[in-house]
Amino acid sequence: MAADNMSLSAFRQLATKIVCVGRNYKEHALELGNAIPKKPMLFLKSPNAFLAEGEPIVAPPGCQNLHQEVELAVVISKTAKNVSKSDAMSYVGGYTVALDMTARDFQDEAKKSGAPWFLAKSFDGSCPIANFIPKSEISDPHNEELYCIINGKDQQRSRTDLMIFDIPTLIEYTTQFVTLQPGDLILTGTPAGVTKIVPGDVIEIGLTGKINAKFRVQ
Ligand SMILES: O=C([O-])CC(=O)C(=O)O
Ligand SMILES: [Mg+2]
Repeated sequence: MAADNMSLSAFRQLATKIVCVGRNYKEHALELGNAIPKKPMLFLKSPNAFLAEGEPIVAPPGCQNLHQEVELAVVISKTAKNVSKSDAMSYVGGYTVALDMTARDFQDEAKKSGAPWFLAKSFDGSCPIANFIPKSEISDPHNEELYCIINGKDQQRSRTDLMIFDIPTLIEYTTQFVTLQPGDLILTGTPAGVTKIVPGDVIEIGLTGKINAKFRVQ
């Protein structure tokens, strides 16, 4: 399948991993009391995390503080290993907007004990995604506006040029360690404005003028 013409279900089936970037927007790192990273901070979600529009967001068992994190996601189009910054954009097939749903209480506990973030970040349904946007529709992914509206009110809204590490840097850094495969996603980190999500909330995410998706919390 042509990677620049993928449907949501196609990349969802192809993806073997969702590489997530943490603390890639200064204001978000600061709002949670974290330091600004000196190199990309990465963690992983498994494809079990994917959730499409129409499916409900459900907190994992025992979670008392579920947060939303809207993020621009990059869809990888071809096998990528040791890719240089200058070549990196040729490995991008398109984009989408995703939610990095986070069990913040699980994460806080893990941070304290030095344990992995796996259950805080990669529970089933922890990555709601909008539809695929072909690369041809976004000439500069660092010149877009990302938003998250909760129950009709703006909760997150940011320009993507505020990313600390840009997309070529993230691809170069990641592929030194990990081979990215067609359909894999890179979630590029969330801007400021994360908050507690409760049952009944309606979360709308998108890129202004390009794409929008709506999710209900169960
Ligand atoms: O949990 C966090 O704050 C790290 C993260 O995913 C982000 O910055 O997008
Ligand atoms: Mg995140």
